[in-house]
Amino acid sequence: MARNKYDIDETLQSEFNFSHLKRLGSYIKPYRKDIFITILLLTISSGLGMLAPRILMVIMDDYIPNGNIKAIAVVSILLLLIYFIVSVIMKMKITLTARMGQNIIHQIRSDIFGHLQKLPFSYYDDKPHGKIQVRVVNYVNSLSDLLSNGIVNTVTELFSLVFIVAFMLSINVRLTLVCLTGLPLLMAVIFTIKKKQRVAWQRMSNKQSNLNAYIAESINGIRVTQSFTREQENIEIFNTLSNDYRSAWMRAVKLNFLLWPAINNISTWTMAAVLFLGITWLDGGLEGITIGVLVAMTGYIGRFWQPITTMANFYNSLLNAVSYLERIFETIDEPVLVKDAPDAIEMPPIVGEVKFKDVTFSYEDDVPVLNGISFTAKVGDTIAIVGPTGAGKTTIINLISRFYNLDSGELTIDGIDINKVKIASLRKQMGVMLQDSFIFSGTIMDNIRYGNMEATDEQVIEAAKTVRAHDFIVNLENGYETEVNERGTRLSVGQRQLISFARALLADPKILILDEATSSIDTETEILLQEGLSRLLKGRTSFIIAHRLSTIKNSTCIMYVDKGLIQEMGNHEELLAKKGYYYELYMSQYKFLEKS
Ligand SMILES: Nc1ncnc2c1ncn2[C@@H]1O[C@H](COP(=O)(O)OP(=O)(O)OP(=O)(O)O)[C@@H](O)[C@H]1O
Repeated sequence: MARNKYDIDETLQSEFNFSHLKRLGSYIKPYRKDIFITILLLTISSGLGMLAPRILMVIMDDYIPNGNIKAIAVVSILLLLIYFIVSVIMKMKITLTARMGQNIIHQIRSDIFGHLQKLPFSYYDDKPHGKIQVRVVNYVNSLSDLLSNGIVNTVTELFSLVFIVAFMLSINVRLTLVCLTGLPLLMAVIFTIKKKQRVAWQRMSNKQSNLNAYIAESINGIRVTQSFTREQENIEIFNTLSNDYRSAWMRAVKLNFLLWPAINNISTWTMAAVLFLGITWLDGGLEGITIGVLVAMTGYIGRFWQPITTMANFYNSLLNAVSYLERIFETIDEPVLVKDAPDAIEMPPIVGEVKFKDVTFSYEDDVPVLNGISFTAKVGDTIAIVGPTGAGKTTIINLISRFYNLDSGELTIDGIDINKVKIASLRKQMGVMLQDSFIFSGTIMDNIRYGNMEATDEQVIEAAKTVRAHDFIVNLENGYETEVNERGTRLSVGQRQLISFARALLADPKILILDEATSSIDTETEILLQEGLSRLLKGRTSFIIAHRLSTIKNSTCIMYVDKGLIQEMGNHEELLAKKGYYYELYMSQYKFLEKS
């Protein structure tokens, strides 16, 4: 997938894609009983409503001229009853359709979110997170009206239209035909603006997505923005994107609103034509044309255009929905590139031997990042990975958890190819501490327990004590019950890392991965942590990426990685004696520390 950015529109699909609507139909299918009941109720209500002009015709042509007061009273009560039944049905319809619409939306949203949970890192590498979020929240919401009211109203209005035309035909065929001449005109208008409307809705959804992506990016980067006083530039970028969205929205809405004037005009012309011809024919004494017929016909013509307007609205919502559905289904269909093989087995309890055999890997085609990595970490080994920035250190450890697929080569744990085991069974047995120790919103206790949901409070506290996190936690206002916000901004970076240490310890993994995990801990904390860390590492195979070499001096093996290859390998003393890359690195840090 091509990498996307907040100011790059996602590609527009050129053709109206019916398959999306068909697929939406599969979400609607379970509610067909509700839809049927609602449509039936609405059809009854609309049929009852249709009787009014007809009753009026009888009153005008028969009861009033004959002074039949009793009949007028009976019919008036009948009308009242009809309107009461109609209002009860309307209330039932609102409840049924709202429930159905929200249920469908919930289902689509949960499918899209469920799928997002399975998508590999590579998907998130290529897409601004705001553009993903807008799909789950806004796009799905935008289907709400279509699902709750659109479908039911349109089908009902279609029935109404049939009723209306039937009533009109029963009153006067000629005048009905005059009224129907407006329809081809309307079709011509719809056909002319159809494509423009669809493209306009698609563009609008793209601009909305761009704006969302930028908002998410700006919020995430607000600290950097304020540090570099880039607020004004950000506001300008935001205004440009917001303006694009506004213009796209205005264009879509303008095209949308073209239909109403068209319908209004056509309905006025047909009404004028019916009245003109009707009065002319009445004057000429044409059989079947009376004042009552003209009054009833004008009543029906007024109603005739109502369902047409509803259907035109539905059509607009449909075009709008298709532009959203495209994105929603694209996400649900996004291939899960890192997934279990069909015959994948459960990873047996890990002992801890990790073997890379000539592993090559690239994030992007033709840009190799690892060029043939081979090494073996024996059970309980602590392997430190060092090297210049961008050398491929994080990539190596990401492959152990199978966050990406290898291009070639083999990676085995306890002799089992990791491609052949279920990913969840593999990751469950690993402890990973990434560069940014992620803190979730909730209490400190919850955050540590994330490593093992079954752990008791005592076990959580024990883990925190082991990694020396306990002292700072008990000093917080509510101790372990202190609420922290998402990303843990109220904690220092070092404190966040200590929490993630405790979390990893609680998970009790056989393989432990620490990416830069100790880089932000001050010297005092680091000394405290060394003891905890050595307990954490005991009996586990560990991989540590640390720029601060003091942390890894005691590792079983240190690998110096550069240009996607292991350039040197050995323990601290061996590598120093070799006077190669590691020696240079160590000496430069040592000199730097001496100077400072
Ligand atoms: N998601 C990604 N998509 C494309 N390229 C990537 C991605 N992540 C890393 N790279 C590239 O792969 C190379 C290795 O990156 P990696 O993160 O493994 O380096 P590193 O040795 O861990 O660096 P550092 O010490 O700075 O963390 C770099 O050139 C980097 O630009």
